[in-house]
Amino acid sequence: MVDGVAQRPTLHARDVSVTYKLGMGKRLTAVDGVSFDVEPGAVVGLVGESGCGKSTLARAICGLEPLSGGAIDFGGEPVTRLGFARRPRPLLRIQMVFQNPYASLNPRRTVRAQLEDSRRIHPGSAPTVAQLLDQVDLPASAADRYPHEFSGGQRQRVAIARAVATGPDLLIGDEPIASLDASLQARIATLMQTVARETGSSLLFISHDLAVVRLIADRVLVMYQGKVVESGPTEQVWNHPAQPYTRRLLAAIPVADGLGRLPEVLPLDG
Ligand SMILES: Nc1ncnc2c1ncn2[C@@H]1O[C@H](COP(=O)(O)OP(=O)(O)OP(=O)(O)O)[C@@H](O)[C@H]1O
Repeated sequence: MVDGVAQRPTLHARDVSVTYKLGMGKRLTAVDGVSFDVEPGAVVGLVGESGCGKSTLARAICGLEPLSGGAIDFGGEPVTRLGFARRPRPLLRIQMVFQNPYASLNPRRTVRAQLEDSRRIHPGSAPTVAQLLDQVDLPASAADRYPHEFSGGQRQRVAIARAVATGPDLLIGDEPIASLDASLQARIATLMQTVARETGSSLLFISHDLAVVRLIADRVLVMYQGKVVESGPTEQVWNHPAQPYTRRLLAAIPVADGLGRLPEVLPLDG
């Protein structure tokens, strides 16, 4: 862990709700009274099936969704809906890595140009472009290429480097491995964890896959129908799930060879 982690901000979410208006007077409560903290340097997994509210919660943390109840603050600064570009300084300290790096990277700009833009936000002395690429295991020559010239996994590495270039205090991965081949998923998840640890950032890693989250997270939150139904140290939730829903999530993970529940997610090389 890097120096100064203890001085980094904590994310506090208290009784957070987000409701969407669906028209015809109907409403959908996508996030329903959720409370949790992400302490400096912590790696927290947020798991749950599709539609349970994970992305809505991630967007709310970034100030991109108005809350219908509760409060989120980051280092004491309330998170409000100001839009990504107009976020106040403390919210620039929260960076998202999205599911689809192709959509989140600018196709018309080189990797170097995109990393340079992010470096300008860094509050201290930002790593160089070459250092950023090295941190995500890409060669320095990647700097002068465009997003379409990379594979999906490589593009996600670029997206991680771009987030890290800003010097974030909190990284959020919103299903960052969901669009990747199974063989790559553990590698990219582990990379995000390593990069967060090396830079002193905390990490909220969102996935529907508890087996991958288990590889990287100290603590896990299990979300079901908008609520956090279970939370605790990852190994405790994995080995002794208290809630029927968590047991169902675990049962849905294929058993590889009788040695454990991890299928294709094990290889970390390459
Ligand atoms: N802008 C929106 N307007 C109306 N309903 C929405 C909106 N965004 C999400 N929802 C609904 O809110 C619920 C939670 O969606 P959300 O995307 O947060 O779930 P999720 O757990 O991230 O799912 P996935 O893993 O498939 O991305 C879903 O029922 C979804 O249809």
